[in-house]
Parts: sequence; structure tokens; C-alpha cells
Amino acid sequence: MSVADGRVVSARDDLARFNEAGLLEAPDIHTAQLIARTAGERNPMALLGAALAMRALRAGSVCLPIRQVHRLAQFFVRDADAQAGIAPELDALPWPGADEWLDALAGSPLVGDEHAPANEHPLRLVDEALYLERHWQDQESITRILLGRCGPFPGVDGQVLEQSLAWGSGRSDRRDEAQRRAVRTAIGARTTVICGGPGTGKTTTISRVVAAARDQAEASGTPLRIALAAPTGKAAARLSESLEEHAREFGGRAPAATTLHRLLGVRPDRAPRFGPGHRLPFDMVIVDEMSMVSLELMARLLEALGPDTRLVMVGDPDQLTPVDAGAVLADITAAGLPGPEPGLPGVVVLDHGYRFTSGISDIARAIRDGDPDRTLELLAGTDRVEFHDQDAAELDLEATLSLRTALVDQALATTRAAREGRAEAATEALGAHRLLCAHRTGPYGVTTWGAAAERLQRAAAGQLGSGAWYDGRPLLATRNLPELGISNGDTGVVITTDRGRRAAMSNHRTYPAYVLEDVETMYAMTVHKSQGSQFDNVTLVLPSPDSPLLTRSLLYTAVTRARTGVRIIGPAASVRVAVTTEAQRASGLTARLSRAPGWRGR
Ligand SMILES: Nc1ncnc2c1ncn2[C@@H]1O[C@H](COP(=O)(O)OP(=O)(O)OP(=O)(O)O)[C@@H](O)[C@H]1O
Repeated sequence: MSVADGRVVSARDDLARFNEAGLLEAPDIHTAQLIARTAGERNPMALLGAALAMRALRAGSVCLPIRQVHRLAQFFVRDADAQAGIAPELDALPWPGADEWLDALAGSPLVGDEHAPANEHPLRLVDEALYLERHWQDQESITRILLGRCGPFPGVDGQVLEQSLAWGSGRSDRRDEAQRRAVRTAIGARTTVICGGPGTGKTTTISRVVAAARDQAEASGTPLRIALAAPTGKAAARLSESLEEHAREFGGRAPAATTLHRLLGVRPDRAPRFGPGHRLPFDMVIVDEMSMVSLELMARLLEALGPDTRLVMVGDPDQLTPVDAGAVLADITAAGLPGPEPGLPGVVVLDHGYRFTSGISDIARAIRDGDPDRTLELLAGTDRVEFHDQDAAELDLEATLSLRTALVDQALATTRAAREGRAEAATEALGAHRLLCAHRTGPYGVTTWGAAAERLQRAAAGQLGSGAWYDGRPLLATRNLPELGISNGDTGVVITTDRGRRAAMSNHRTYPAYVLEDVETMYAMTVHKSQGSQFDNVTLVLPSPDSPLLTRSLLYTAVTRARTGVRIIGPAASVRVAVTTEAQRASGLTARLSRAPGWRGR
């Protein structure tokens, strides 16, 4: 068996065709062949199912729904093809008929059914979808635990809760009502989801939930046992920082947020420290940025929670999904979590934007609604929004005055602050504008656009030397450096201080060059990397309409990174494709929850 140019030489017949088309890659085929050999399975349809289930997982799907495999397979793209904007040609491939394929899978020794004992088969076919056993078990675990966690949390002091909810009275604002409902549910229910776009008051609401939980603890004479967590170090740091800002308003300090991995004590090659046999010792666990939590992490989190711990999940289900398989926030939201009492659902939606200029939130809404005409109409006629309806690869940066000006102004402001050693001013100037690309490489990618922006900005700011540590150099951390308090995705600027050249990072600390190994120069970044950050102005480079990376959540995430201004470069056809393409992440979670007796109608 050998691999040449990503082609698996031993892949026979159908598998070879799917491999050549770029749909299946070496790990998918090798794993499928290995498990088939172990079980003595030779049916090519079973092998193809197994290999595609592996592939689906790498594309973020928890299972392979056999009747929708064609739709899902649009997203099974080799990374190099995706970056080059090449979509797979699905029609030319020898797809088995769905009925025949399902029969072959049901009869295969590789595949168990819904009632098969755990771990007896490597795969499982349930509701016409093929799962890898481990992911089926995670999905079942989530379903079972969530079902047991619906409804009211016992022992809530209703009178104290009413007092906690009495903020803003006198200048009461109807828009606060959703936030009040969120706090009421978070305190009164075992499980709550609070969702909303950027600036809808999610963090404000978290701090109010913490204050209300503290009121409950004080009333019962017990200490407050609360944990705050997020899926990434950067998101955890950002949450801690925002809560600190709110602390004055609500009295007392919120506990520092940590990563979910750290909270659970996730260890390589061993079960996490906290799990079914050793539960987390909290009355409440609040998880922010839930849209980035995978199926597997969600299963581990729920398994570590006892019935006496409330869970509050906060996030924006319309944002890009996690790197690993699953889209649990969107799935649970779609299933409609039951709340603590009739008329009070477990999912609370915050839909008033407090931070955006209304133009950007209108565009975000049109994208979220999947309305390409309205999106294009708003892009053309909204203040502080620019739409360059053209192929971005043909754009002349020098001749595009508004973008050129934005880049030059940013370089001058960043460099001036850097030379004067003003760390905060330098990082602020860096955040005044961000160039975002959907692709990493190629004519629409970060490498091309970052290089063009670098040439322009360095020339404008007079940074012509060849050394890496020049004033104003924008930085991006590419790894978590917990000992330095730096998270993967943190940005910064090289500045001159009386202690020499240092990196002023977005965590408000400065570091000497020699301690920072895993940082890159950042003149542009991918939309994925930008998730969880906001900038005053954003320029988004869209690829051509045939790019398999163009999806609604990508465009929504990019546009909602901007606080005040958005510029989009790309043809209208690409906007249309993005708005109308929902990224497909197959999962059975919504269906299993919705179907469970007692889920709805509680
Ligand atoms: N009820 C309210 N009345 C007035 N201002 C509010 C209210 N809720 C939030 N804000 C303000 O709106 C801004 C955004 O709030 P917040 O940071 O809580 O939103 P968010 O949803 O967490 O945003 P992001 O997703 O970007 O983190 C803040 O300046 C906050 O003070």
C-alpha cells in the first residue's frame, strides 16, 4: 500500500474513483480497509460507507445520512482543492442507489443497529445515517443527559430572584426583558441556552446571572460555587476581561474564566479528571462561545455535571461551527430546549444589538435569513458599508482608494504609537481595521492579500528594513502560551520601549522578542481565525462563486466582526452563493432530542 500525491494506490474500484475525485483521502480509505479486513467484509458498498463516514467526520458531520450524502459531499473537499476554489464533481462518481446501499450496510458485519450493544461494531446505522460507534455514543450520552437535565432547578428562592431581576427599574427598557428572561431561566432551570449575535448583551447577561447566583448563595448562607469557561484560551481570556469590566456595575468580582479543557482536566490518552465518577464541584457552570464546542467536548462536559449543577450555555448559533465534528449549540437550539416552567423556554434569544450601527445588524440579519436580494440591496445602500462587486483577484490595491487609505492610515497610526512606545494605542490602531479572507492561500487567500497589504503598509509607514522586529509589525500568536498568558489567536504589535523592542499583545501585556516563538506576521487573517474578535472596520475578500468555502456562516461571521464599517470585495454572485449555502453538518442530535418523550410540551 502506498500513497502518492494523496492517491491511495491500493484503493480499488469505487474507492479509487472517490479518491481520485478528491472526496476520499488516505486516512478515510486506510481506516475503512482496516476495519473491513478485521471483520471479513468485502462488500464495496459497506467499504464506501465506512470511508465516507470517516470523511464526513473530518468535514464536521457526526454521521453520514445515506439519502442526503450527495448534498453533504459538496463539503468533502481536499484542503488544497478548497484553497484553490475547486469543488468536487459529484455527478460523475459511481454512487450506489440509497436503498441498495442501506441494505448492504444493514447486513454488514461492520454495522450495528440502534439496539446493538455498545462497541460491538465499529459502525452503527440509525435513522438511515451511518455513525462511527464512538460518535454515536457521544450523541446518545448528550441526548440522555440533556433529557435528564430539563426542567426546574430545585431550591430557588423566588423572592431573592425577583430582587436580582430588578435592575434598571425607573428607566426600565422593554429590550431588557429578554435579558431578564435569560437570568430568570438560568437561575430557575437545570439547563439554559442564551443565544444572540455580537453586541446583544450576552456578556452583560452572564454577569447578571453571576450576580443573581451570588444573591441566591448569600440568601441560603452558602458560598458561591460557580465556574466560567469557554472552548478556547482566547475566548476564556476575553470573557474574564469583559466580566471584570462589568464587575463594578453588579458588585463583587466574577471568578476568572478558564478553558473547558482545563475545567474538565482533559489529559492526553486518559479520561478527563472530571467525569461520571468525579463530578465538577459547582452549583453553576457557564460556558461562553458555545458555537465552538464540538460533540465530543459537549459529551465530556455533560458527563462531568451532577444534577445539582446548573448549566448555562451562551453563544451565537449562526457563527462558524467548531473545528471538530458537531454543531451542538445549533442542534440544541433547533430542538427547542424545554424551560423551567410552562411558557418559559430553555432557549432565550437576545436579539437587540446594543453595539452595532444598525446598518451592520440589518445586513447580518439578511444573511442569517438566507435572503441574497436583501443582502445585496443593503450592501449597496448602507452607510459605512462598501461593496466592490468584482473579482477580488483583479482588484488593484493601489487604485482602490478607500481600502488603500484604510490600510495606510492604520499603518501610520500603528507605527506612530509603536515608535512612541504606546502599547495600548498601538494595539488599538491595529484593531481599527482587519483584512479578512475566506481562503488561506491562492489569489483570494491570506498569503496573497497579506503580502499585498504588507508591501503597501510598510512602504507607507517607512518600515523598509529587513529585520523581523520593526516598529508596527503586526503579530499573531499561533499557539496557546499559558505560562505567558497568551492564547492562540491573540494579536499584537512590535513597539519600542525603554527596555528595547517588545511585543504589545492584545492581552494588555508586553513581552521581549526572545520569549515569543510561536508568533507570525499578520497583515490579513482568515475569517475562521477572527471568530471571537471584533474590529472597528473589516474588509472581507470573497473568493469566486465556485469556492466550496463560501457559506452563510462564513459571511455572517465575517460581517459581524465589524463594529462600525464593512467593505466587501468580491462578485455579487459570490455573495449570493454564500447567503444561500448553509454549511451542512449532519447530526442526529436535534432529531433524537425532539423525538424523545417529554422533550417538547414540558
Ligand atoms: N440592557 C442593556 N442596556 C443598555 N446597554 C446594554 C444592555 N445590555 C448590554 N448593553 C451594552 O451593549 C454592549 C454589548 O454588550 P455585551 O458585551 O454584553 O454583548 P455580547 O453579546 O457579549 O457581545 P459579544 O458577542 O461581542 O461579546 C456593551 O457596551 C453593554 O454595556
